[in-house]
Amino acid sequence: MRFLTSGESHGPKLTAIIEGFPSNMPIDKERMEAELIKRQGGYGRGRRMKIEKDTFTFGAGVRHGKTLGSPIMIELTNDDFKSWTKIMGSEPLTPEEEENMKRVITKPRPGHADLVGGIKYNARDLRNVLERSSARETAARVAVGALCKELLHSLDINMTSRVTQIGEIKDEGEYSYSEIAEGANQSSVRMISDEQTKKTEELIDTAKKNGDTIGGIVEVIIENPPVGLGSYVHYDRKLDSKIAGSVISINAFKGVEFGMGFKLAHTPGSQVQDEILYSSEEGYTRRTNNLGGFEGGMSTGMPIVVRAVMKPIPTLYKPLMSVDINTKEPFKATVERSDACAVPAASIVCEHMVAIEMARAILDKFPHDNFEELKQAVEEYKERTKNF
Ligand SMILES: Cc1cc2nc3c(=O)[nH]c(=O)nc-3n(C[C@H](O)[C@H](O)[C@H](O)COP(=O)(O)O)c2cc1C
Ligand SMILES: C=C(O[C@@H]1CC(C(=O)O)=C[C@@H](OP(=O)(O)O)[C@H]1O)C(=O)O
Repeated sequence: MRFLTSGESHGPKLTAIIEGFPSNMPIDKERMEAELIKRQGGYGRGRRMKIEKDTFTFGAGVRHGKTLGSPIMIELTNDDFKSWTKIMGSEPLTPEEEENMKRVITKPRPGHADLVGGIKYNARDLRNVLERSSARETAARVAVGALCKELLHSLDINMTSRVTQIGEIKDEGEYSYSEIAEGANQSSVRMISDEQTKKTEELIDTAKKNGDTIGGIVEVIIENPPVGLGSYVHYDRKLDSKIAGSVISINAFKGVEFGMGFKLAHTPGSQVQDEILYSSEEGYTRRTNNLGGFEGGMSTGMPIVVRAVMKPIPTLYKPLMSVDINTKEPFKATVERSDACAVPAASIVCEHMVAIEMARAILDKFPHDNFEELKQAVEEYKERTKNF
């Protein structure tokens, strides 16, 4: 399975083309759109999310609620484009229009892609860079991920996500899968307890008042993955590494860990390795899940637990110092309308990037011209691995 996205943040549309899905797979479009709405939410988002309504249309590949096996095209409209038709239109500008363009960006924001992108693509209006480097594009990726979640759902593999830390505020509680799935979805910051939600909202308010921004940590959990996805036989077939790469591809994500993650550095092996159990009903399981569902780059069959850190948003309403690329003089960086904290939204993006890698691993492993064939192959494999 492969996919491409296209679209600028304030351009007319975002699109994705996905190739390699089986035919006859049922799709619940409303459930997919609910994921996109979740990505728009979360405390700390800026005004843009009030303008957009992230519904989408299937332009190809789906008929009567089922996939055809042909490339699937998903299209989202940027409602904000109405206010940007001159600035973001595809028609050339007249010399006067060019002269009067008030919104040429020449003061790159530290931490965003503006300066390096400008140098690399020879873009003297840094808008040409920020439009595509904007995380608006993650809406298209969540749409692709939601399609992948439809596939996983049909194979009885479920996943959820939450925020475990924003700024200094951490949620270190022990929760069941369903508590996380419900709790995170009810909270404005996708953390579990009411008390933490309130404290976190205050923290975000304070950052916003100070013209500052905050990052945090998100967690993704997959229940019931088949054992043996990915492979140890070659470095580029390890599924944990593919997931890590996909997570780090999300705008502003800077670190990723599995299971106990960085705590592994100071925990002795006897308290790390997950002891092996067997029962005829469940097959092979583990007493613990410290390694987050991976051994040798392959899924162990235990829940997959991925955590990742998002840096604070680069655009600051109290901007840091930068340099004007025309005059080379020091200047405060450009201020674009911006989020103060997007960690809750990013937890949804992270969940969907992991869904994409999971779906890809399943489609790599099992025959999948049509959904019936795929489902049967997965069920037979699960039965075989249980009795190994
Ligand atoms: C959901 C989400 C929303 C974001 N919103 C903003 C924003 O409003 N303003 C901003 O400057 N950066 C925002 N970012 C982060 C930038 O897109 C990101 O820092 C930038 O593309 C540079 O990439 P890098 O941080 O990975 O180096 C957001 C990221 C995500 C995942
Ligand atoms: C549009 C989205 O996020 C945007 C990501 C973003 C950035 O620089 O990454 C900057 C902001 O864009 P704007 O200036 O249009 O408000 C965010 O709103 C979105 O998540 O759909």
